[in-house]
Formats: sequence, structure tokens, C-alpha cells
Amino acid sequence: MSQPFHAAGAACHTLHDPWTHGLGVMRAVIGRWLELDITHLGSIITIAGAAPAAWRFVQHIGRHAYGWIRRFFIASVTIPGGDPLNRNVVNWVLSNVIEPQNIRFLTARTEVGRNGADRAAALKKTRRAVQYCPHWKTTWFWHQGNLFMITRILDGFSASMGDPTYDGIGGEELTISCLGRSVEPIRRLMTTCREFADRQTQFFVIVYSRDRYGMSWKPKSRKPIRLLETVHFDEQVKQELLADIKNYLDPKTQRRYQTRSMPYRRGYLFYGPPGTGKSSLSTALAGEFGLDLYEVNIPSIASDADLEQMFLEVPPQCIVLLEDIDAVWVERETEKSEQNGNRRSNCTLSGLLNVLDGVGSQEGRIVIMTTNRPEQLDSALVRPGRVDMKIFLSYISQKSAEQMFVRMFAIDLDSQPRLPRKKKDLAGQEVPRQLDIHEVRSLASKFATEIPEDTFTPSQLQGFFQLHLDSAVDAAACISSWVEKELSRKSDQDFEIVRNGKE
Ligand SMILES: Nc1ncnc2c1ncn2[C@@H]1O[C@H](COP(=O)(O)OP(=O)(O)OP(=O)(O)O)[C@@H](O)[C@H]1O
Repeated sequence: MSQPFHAAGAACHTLHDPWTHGLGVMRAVIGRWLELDITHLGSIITIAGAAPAAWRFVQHIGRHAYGWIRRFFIASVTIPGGDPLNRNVVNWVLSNVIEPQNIRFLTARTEVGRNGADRAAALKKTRRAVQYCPHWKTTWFWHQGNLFMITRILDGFSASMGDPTYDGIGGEELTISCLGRSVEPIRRLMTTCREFADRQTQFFVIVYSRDRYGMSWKPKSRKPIRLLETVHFDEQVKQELLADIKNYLDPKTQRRYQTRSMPYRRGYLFYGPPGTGKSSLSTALAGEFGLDLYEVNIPSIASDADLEQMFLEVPPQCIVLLEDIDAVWVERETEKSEQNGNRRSNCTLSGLLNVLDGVGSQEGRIVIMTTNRPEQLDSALVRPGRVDMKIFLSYISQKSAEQMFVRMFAIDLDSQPRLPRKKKDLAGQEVPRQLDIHEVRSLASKFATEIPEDTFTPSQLQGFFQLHLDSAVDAAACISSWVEKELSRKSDQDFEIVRNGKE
């Protein structure tokens, strides 16, 4: 009679005290062990000894089975590290497959000198942001009804991490595998990744430069698209340049060139004093036509063969930018003397002419060269075929100065509510009221009359605007004294000395 009562009591007890219950179980197990026959113990030891061999056997079978599955039921595509497509795929995976909140493995390092920031300044002892990159090797996911596996080969990972501009995306070889016997789903996935990248970068110009070993092109920065209206120079020349590039990029033109056996490429020379917009125009054109910009820094190129390799690796439709071509200029005589042993430059003029001409040059590319000293350029470099159009960017005209004024101050007009004619703040001070576009335009034309024609560079004027962005009225009022001061400076090397807040 007491038995049922006892059992019920135990159940109740167990329910309320798991600790005691656990102890009870352990006691039972140990009790059983103690009751073990020694022959049982021998069998257990034998089984334990055989377990690793069995495990190895299972692994071996597993590897073979996986190998067979791979061979007959898995399609795969490998993308080399550094290829733009690799970057597109990793970007897509990071945005659509790997959820940031679920990532537990990251690499971290201090952000130094990214996006063209000043390396020296970056290395100063200021606290800098920490850059975290997801650290992943393999990921599985379903996409459009197919099962995919993406594996990153991390062999060269430490080398990538040593590169200060590496952002954890697209540096390592990738293998995309898909369950099935066709690579078609992988191709579709790659198209999705590319479209995703295009959508992400449609408001940016991607600037590529050679990696620090000079081995491959890699994205250096993403510059927000600069509208052509924001680069001020002769409107007629601007329209001619635009029409020329538009015509060149038209597929019909390509067919015409090809049927007539003409090399399908175009070269432009932008020349003019420093600060007149040569680089800005190049970036604006890349944005306007949706092209990537490939920057070639000739002094850093090790040899003509490397230069040729670089040109071979640029994609068919892009802009190749050779900035300050005069800075690397080697006159033919100098080049001859260099051949006699006094060699200074790694990359020769003839090497440059070769790549511009065709050896190792991609069809469909646009080459833009910029210079401050066009008179020093060899006529061979700027002959038609290598330079098809020369654009002079000069000191700012009154008309451009007026346009620049309107651009600086009209930008926020629409988004700001129009204030009443006279308004006072809580302290009774009069608040400057919002101008309308007509008033800005009229101030702009007054402003422009104060600017002597073709005297200042647009970048000088931009410097003036930076000091007066708060008020168009102030800018218009201060321009005459600024002009006077600038004209009285003997040269560009004269600096304003500011003492106790005064000049
Ligand atoms: N024509 C222009 N229209 C508008 N802004 C300009 C123009 N020219 C220069 N700027 C401004 O001046 C700055 C320097 O311009 P940019 O670097 O394009 O000149 P650059 O001619 O390439 O100079 P450098 O020969 O020294 O390389 C930029 O911030 C740019 O916005």
C-alpha cells in the first residue's frame, strides 16, 4: 500500500527538484557500471579502440561520396580574386545571404588611408574608426529554386589584409557551386549579382587604380556622380565634347569603325592651368556616360611591359585617365641619352605610344590625358588617333562665374520655406529672409561684373564661395574686396598670413 504513495511522492519530488533527480540518475548509472562484468569492460575497450578507425573510414566514404556527387550532380564556377565580378558576388552575398546580426566571425582593423585620404594624416595619433569585415569561408543558400554553395579560398587572405585599402570584399578566389548538372543557374546568379552592383553604384563613379604590387586593377574609391553642369567652361566646347563621346559610344559607330578596319578608340587631351577642372571634367564624363574610371599613375609603373599589361586588363568600355602626362614627360633626346645608360624613367615614351596605338589596347575605351603644360608634349603623343580632341580649360569667364554663383546659392531654395519679408527671432533679432531664385540671379549678375574676365581659376573662385556659403548677399558684397586682394598678390605662392584673426 505504501508503494504507490512512495512513487507518487518521488514523482512530485522530481518535478520540483531537478537537481536531486539528476543525482538519482547518476547514482543509477554508476551502480550499473559497478555491476559490470570484467568481460564487458574488455569489449568496451575494444570498441573504443576501433572507433577512430571507424570514424576515419566513415570520413573516407563521405569524401568519396562528396567527390562523386560533385562530379555528377554539382556544377561550379570559379572567379579569380581581384576580378570585378568577384566583388559583385561578395557584395551581393553580404547584402542578401549573410545577415549582419548573425555574423559572429569578423576581422577588425583600424581604418587607415581609405578612399584616398591622406595617409600621413591618417597615421597621426588620433583615434580612428575601426573597420569590421565579415569573415566567412563557405555559405549555403537557396536562390530562384536552386541550392548554391559559395566558398572563399582564404590562402591569400593575410596578404589582402596587409593592404591598407582592402575592405574585405572581393580579394580572394571564389567558387560558386550549384546542385544540378548545368551552370545556367550560376550564370543567372552572377547576372543578379551584377545587376545588384549596377543598382548600388548608379549614383557613383567607380575609380580603379593598380593595386600596390602593380598586379591587378582594384577599386580605389566611389565618387558621387558629378553633374556636368557643375563643371563650368565654354558651353559650346562642352556640347561638342558631349556630342563627340555620345557618337563614339553609339553601337552604330563601333560597327562603322570595324567595317572600315579603323581602331575603335578615342583619345582626348584636357589642358589648361591648375585648378581649371581637368580632373573634375573627367569624373563628370565618367558619371554622365556610366563608365568606370581607370587611373594610370605612370611614374609608379615598373616597365613598359607592365604598362602594356595594365592596358590589356582594362575592360572594353571605360575611361583610362592619364593625369599630368607632362610630369612623366621624357623628351626624345633625353630618352636617347637614357638608352645610353642614364635611364631615369621606368616607362618610356615609346612604351606609352605603343599602348595608345594598339599593342595591348582595348577596343572601345576612351583615353583622357590631362596636362598643365601642353607645349611640352611631343607631337607624336598628341597626333590624331592618339588625341582626337583637345579641350582647353581656362580661367573663369564672367558668364561661368555667374553660373557658379547661381549653382552655389540656388541649390536649397526649393526645399526651404519662404520666410515672410521681416521676421524676428525670440531675442528680437531680425532673421535674414530666404531669397528667391530671381533675387539670386540678379545678385549673380552683379557679382559677375566684379570678376575680371579670364583672370581667376574656377578653383580660386570656389575657395571664395567656401567662405561665404551662408549668405548670397554677403558673397555679392565681399567679392570686390576679394578680387582686389587676389590681384595684389604677386604670385600663387603668396599666402595670406592671419594674425589674431586679422590679416
Ligand atoms: N571649371 C570648373 N568648374 C567648376 N569647378 C571647378 C572647375 N575647375 C576647378 N573646379 C573646382 O576646383 C577644384 C580643383 O579642380 P580640378 O582638380 O578638377 O582641377 P585640375 O584642372 O584637374 O587641377 P590640376 O591641374 O591641379 O590637377 C575642384 O574642387 C573643382 O570642384
